[in-house]
Amino acid sequence: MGKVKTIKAKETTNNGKNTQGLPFNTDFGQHILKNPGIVNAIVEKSAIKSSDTVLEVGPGTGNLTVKMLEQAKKLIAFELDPRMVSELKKRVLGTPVQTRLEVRQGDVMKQEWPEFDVCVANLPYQISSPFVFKLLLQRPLPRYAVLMFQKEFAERLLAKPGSKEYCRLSVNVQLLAKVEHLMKVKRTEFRPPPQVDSAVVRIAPRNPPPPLNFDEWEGMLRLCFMRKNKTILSIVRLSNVNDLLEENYRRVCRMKNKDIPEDLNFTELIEKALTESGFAEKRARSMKIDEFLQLLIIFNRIGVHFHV
Ligand SMILES: C[S@@+](CC[C@H](N)C(=O)[O-])C[C@H]1O[C@@H](n2cnc3c(N)ncnc32)[C@H](O)[C@@H]1O
Repeated sequence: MGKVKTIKAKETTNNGKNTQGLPFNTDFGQHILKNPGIVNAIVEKSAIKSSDTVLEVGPGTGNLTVKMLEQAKKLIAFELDPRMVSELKKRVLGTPVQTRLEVRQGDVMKQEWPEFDVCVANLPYQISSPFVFKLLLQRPLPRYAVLMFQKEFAERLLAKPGSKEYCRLSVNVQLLAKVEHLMKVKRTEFRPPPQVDSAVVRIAPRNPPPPLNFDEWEGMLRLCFMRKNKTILSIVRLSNVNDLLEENYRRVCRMKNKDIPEDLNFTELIEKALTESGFAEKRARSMKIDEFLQLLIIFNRIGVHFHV
């Protein structure tokens, strides 16, 4: 069972009636933004146009929702908790914006998403990573998303090569989108306060997305970041990596009816390509996205594949 906290939350006032006593379930990531200044700043930075359909995730009691409804043509909100769904519906009942709001009850990760222009959400932190990837795989692509994340997660999204937060997530997201930091939000701005600070980030998908075989890309990145401080050469020399890549190489040759030289020295083939291209001594922790893209081309050119 989830932890249920009964709170006294004047800040969640709905049309003058406060929701004192509505129990918030922190296992659902229910940390409600209590500072109207922050709510307004998020809505302002979201720059919603009057022609926009907005997707909101986890509207909770609707503090962000009612502000966005003043600006959007339509707002579709996914909310897991049925109590919050009825709270929100009550809040807009009889107001001029009521018809612009559609609330869908359920887990946003298990639903098919409608088409939308902009996504704005104070996300439940436990879904951050899968949510970002679902967003970037959504078609048609939205213009952008303005999302609140745990501060450390936001730092990984924004991390640049060479920083300690730089990881596979940074590379993948920055390949597919332009990521921008909008503001920090202290834990004390929420009720109940979470154990961590937060940050609001704008993610604008690159449209069109880069033409790339993502399975191959992801396979190579996993390998490079297996030990992000080690050189690429030392990673491919690991016997399990070397064996796997050679197995893939042989399989692709068979699929393409390409002869495999009897005296093939696979280790030599791969090491020569890495040394000649200058990648042998590079380390994932400081490689730029362009370098990863180049590395994939080099591997593929000599017949080395990561997803067969
Ligand atoms: C951090 S609160 C945000 C509440 C409100 N938007 C605000 O800013 O004050 C997260 C909300 O997401 C809802 N939620 C949690 N997991 C969800 C999921 N998988 N799908 C949809 N909503 C979810 C929670 O019930 C909660 O209302």
